[in-house]
Parts: sequence; C-alpha cells; structure tokens
Amino acid sequence: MSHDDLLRCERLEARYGASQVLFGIDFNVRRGEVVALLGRNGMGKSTAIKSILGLLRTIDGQIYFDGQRVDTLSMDVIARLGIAIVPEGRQCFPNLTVHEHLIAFARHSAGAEKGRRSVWSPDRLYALFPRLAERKKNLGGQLSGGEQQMLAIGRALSTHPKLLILDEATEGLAPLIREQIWDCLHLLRKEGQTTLVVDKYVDRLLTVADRHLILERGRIVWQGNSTELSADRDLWTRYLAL
Ligand SMILES: Nc1ncnc2c1ncn2[C@@H]1O[C@H](COP(=O)(O)OP(=O)(O)OP(=O)(O)O)[C@@H](O)[C@H]1O
Repeated sequence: MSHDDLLRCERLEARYGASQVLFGIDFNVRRGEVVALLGRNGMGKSTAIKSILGLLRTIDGQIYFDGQRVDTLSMDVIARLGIAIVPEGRQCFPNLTVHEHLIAFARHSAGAEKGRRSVWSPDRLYALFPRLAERKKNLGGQLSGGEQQMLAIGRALSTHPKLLILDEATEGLAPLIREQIWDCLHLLRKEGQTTLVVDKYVDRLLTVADRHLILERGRIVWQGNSTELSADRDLWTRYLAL
C-alpha cells in the first residue's frame, strides 16, 4: 500500500446469500483525491460501499484504510477510524433538530488542530449551507429532500472524516439543489477532503472528481481521469447507459 493511499481495496468479493455481487475488485483512493464510482443500477456500487463501511462482510479480499487492515473490524470501529457516509436516502433523524444533528455526532479533529484540516463547527457548516441555518430549530422530519441531503452532508462532516463517502449524492433532488450539492463538493475538494462519490450525473462528476472507476456486474472494467472519461464516449454508452 502506497503511503499516498488512504483507502485500498484488494480483490474484494461479496455476496448476498448465494448470490455473488462483487468479483475481485481492486481500487485505491489517494489522500486528497475525489474518486467517482460509476456504473448502471445493480452493478455493485452500494455493495462496495457497504463492504468498506463494514456493513457487509466480504467473502474474500482485503480493505486497508489509513495504513490499517479494516475488513475484519466492526462498523463502529471503522467509522471511528475516520470514514463517514452520506447514505442513499439520507436517513436523518425525524425527531432531532437540524442543530442537534450537527452537534450530536460531532467529533474532535486532531488534524484540524494542527492546521492541516478544516474544522467543521456548526457555524462553518451553516456557512456552507445557509439554508440549514434558517432551519436550525426544525426537526429532521420537517425538512425537504434537499435540506435533508445538506444535513446528511453536514452531519458527516461534523465527524471530521478522513474519507467522506456519498452514495447517490444528488438523487431525487431538484436541479437548483443539485447545483448546491455540486458546489459543496467543489469546495470540499479545494479543501483537500478525500471523497468517494456515487452519482449518475457523469457530466457533473467530470468537473468534481479526479478519477473515475466503472463497475460492471461486480467488476471494475475501466478506471481513468476526467479527461480520459470525457474523451471516450463509447464508455458512456457501453457501461453508463448515457
Ligand atoms: N440486501 C440485498 N440482498 C440481496 N441482493 C441484493 C441486496 N442489495 C443489493 N442486492 C443485489 O446486488 C446487486 C448489486 O446491488 P448494488 O445495490 O450494490 O448496486 P448499485 O450499483 O449500487 O445499484 P443501485 O444504484 O441500483 O443501488 C444487485 O443485483 C442487487 O439486486
């Protein structure tokens, strides 16, 4: 594992019951990099994410995070090592206020203390998403889909993750809200936040991600940078149904 790698998956295999879904996938995410995980529905993107989070035990292969093997650890230990998820469907707590979401999960950032990483205090999160400041006292259950997604991102950032993972970052959101989420991801990239993102808006991911991986039936069939992906429209039709 190179010192630059924050995450490294080697020969990952996963299954649900008798049905195998991942067939030996290998990839890495370097520190400070934004990597997009692409592929049509059902190709294994969420399964790969569940494996990294420790939500699904892999049947073969290894996962290393920040220099340590993690596929044998429990999900709470993995989370504490510094991986935060913005899950598909957001999963905000209906009975906690916006502000409570942003303080209840907050964790101290050792890196930030030394000036190396951003400190995501509630005030900074409100500056990132002014809409959340307006909704500070509202309950999670009273928010629109876009507000919930902002809150899910804010909650994940409040833990000062070394790796932020977004599954379906803008799914089901109105176009204007989607743009706000893309703006946020641009800003996080500038701040050096290492991120793994799944989304179907490939044209947008070209501007926000450094590297792209295409999953097809549980195998990584292509990886490359935005210039390479942008130039090869055959990939878009063959693997992304675009
Ligand atoms: N809990 C589960 N039990 C059984 N099969 C599952 C389960 N979750 C996913 N699958 C199957 O595993 C395969 C990969 O699903 P996965 O959710 O990883 O795909 P995906 O690329 O994330 O697509 P989507 O965007 O539709 O979520 C699919 O065939 C799916 O039906």
